[in-house]
Amino acid sequence: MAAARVRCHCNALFTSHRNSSTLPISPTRVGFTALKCPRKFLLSSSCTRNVSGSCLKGTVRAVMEEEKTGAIKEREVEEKRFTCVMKFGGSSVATAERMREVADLILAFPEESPVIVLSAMGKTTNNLLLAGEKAVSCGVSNASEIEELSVIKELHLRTVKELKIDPSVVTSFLEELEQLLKGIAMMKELTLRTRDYLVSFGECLSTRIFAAYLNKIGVKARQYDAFEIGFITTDDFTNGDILEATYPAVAKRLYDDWMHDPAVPIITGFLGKGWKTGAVTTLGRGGSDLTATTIGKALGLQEIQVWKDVDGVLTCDPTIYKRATPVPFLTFDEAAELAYFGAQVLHPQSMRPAREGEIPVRVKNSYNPKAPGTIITKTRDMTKTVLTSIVLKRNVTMLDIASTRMLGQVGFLAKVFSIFEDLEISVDVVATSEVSLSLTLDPSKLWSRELIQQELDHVVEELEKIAVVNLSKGRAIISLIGNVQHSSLILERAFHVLWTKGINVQMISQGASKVNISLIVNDDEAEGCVEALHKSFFESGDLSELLIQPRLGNGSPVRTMQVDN
Ligand SMILES: Nc1ncnc2c1ncn2[C@@H]1O[C@H](COP(=O)(O)OP(=O)(O)O)[C@@H](O)[C@H]1O
Ligand SMILES: N[C@@H](CC(=O)OP(=O)(O)O)C(=O)O
Repeated sequence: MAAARVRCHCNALFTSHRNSSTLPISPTRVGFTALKCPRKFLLSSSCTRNVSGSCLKGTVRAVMEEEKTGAIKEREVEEKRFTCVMKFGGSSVATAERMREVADLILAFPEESPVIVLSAMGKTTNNLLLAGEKAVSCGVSNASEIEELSVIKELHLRTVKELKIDPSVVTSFLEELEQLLKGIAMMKELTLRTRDYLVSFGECLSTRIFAAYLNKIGVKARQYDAFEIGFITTDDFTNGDILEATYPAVAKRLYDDWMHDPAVPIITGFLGKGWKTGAVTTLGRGGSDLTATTIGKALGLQEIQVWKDVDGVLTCDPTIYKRATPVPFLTFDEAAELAYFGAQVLHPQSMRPAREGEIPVRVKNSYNPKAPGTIITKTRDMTKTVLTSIVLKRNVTMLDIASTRMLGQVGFLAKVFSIFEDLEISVDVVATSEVSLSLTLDPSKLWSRELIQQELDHVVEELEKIAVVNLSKGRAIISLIGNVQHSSLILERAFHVLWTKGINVQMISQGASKVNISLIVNDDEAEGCVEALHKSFFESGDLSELLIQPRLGNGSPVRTMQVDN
């Protein structure tokens, strides 16, 4: 076995006793006998390109010097320079203290070369939105006095002070924010485009503070605004969709910069750039998860980590029922259904890039890093799985639509759905019979505003041209995420629980996803239902003992059915 001397990208010299044929080599993988690359500390004096604090894995170039022959061979070692993306949500970076803890957490994984994605600090996004709304009607002279503006200023100035970093990192942004609010006050309007620009201040501020802090403690870091490095979206302000061009653009920019001057990238979550307008867009509330999974796919990383304030994805929303427990494993399909049907813990679109890139997503707790969290992968053993999680989506509107024509009318469903398409209203849950269908409407077509009464009236007006329509507000969707192969057991349990509580289920739907059964109940009864269902499914013995192998004629479970009101 030939001993080899290896230079890492920062030019520190290492000696390896691995055979050179074992390339690609990274300084953290080979068994060095001379210098060990002390990733968390300053490198030796031979290091010409000093990445103080973080000699990150993934060398761009290694120089092999084969001692056996004396010949010097140079080989390009094309290796990934980043291993994972770590996203920290607003709760994880809410204060200076939390930022310090997050920095410690990142440094506690020296074997990783992370790309960091951050959300806005704490409740900053909500405060920006409130400030914007107040600015519309407060008058220019009062705009500087908006309470939420003061809260935002105070939080960010206090944070830079406590972290002992130069306040100029935030002051120009805070001044610009105040000017923007005055502008909104002058115009007396807040367009969706301006709203996105307004909320972008949150992530722009948090990432600048955190990058400055890392640099201060000796970890070379570089701040990026996502809209400047290739996050290209549709021009749907407040709800932009990531476009394909994003992946190569982001990869190129991050790798190019790394080759030129290695530093930990600190990237704004939630933000993008509209491809036609060139203006700042946002990806919908909680969109930083999507930023993280997009980066994971773009760079082909080994893992995507989303760090939250809970021990992973739980059996239900802990704010609804506190005895929720962590779910150790999930599939992308389960996680996507769970997120789509209202579990705030993950952004509804965030699983798509991870699924496409087949990159595992780990949901962890930044307040309790030792907790194993949830690992989300393409497949998992579902044989013993009955129910994984219960999700509640509130404030749902339900429509019962019955055809005015005879049985078997051709194209009835197509006509109904084309009305929704024309009005750009998304439908959540559907159950059909031959001549009628029931469906629920997404309560927040856009994250910023609810489906307003005028729009609902218009939907009903259009539908009434072909059907009898009954609209009911104040409903909730309870989604039972689990293994639909065991639907009879799930339904038997669920209906028994709800019957015991005297609850009338108004619609049920079992989608093609094979992981979700949705029940529609009255909103004011829904929390009690979740609690009772949780007790029955997760707190009264192991349900898998009751499993029988499903005997389904064609191997597929029942599709949809409806329980009439
Ligand atoms: N099934 C669930 N599992 C875990 N958390 C959930 C679930 N449903 C809702 N939540 C809520 O999601 C929150 C975490 O998501 P979020 O606030 O977006 O985190 P972050 O801002 O840190 O990214 C939790 O504090 C919890 O209240
Ligand atoms: N700050 C944005 C984006 C985001 O992802 O936030 P969080 O990770 O804190 O949910 C929001 O509040 O929607």
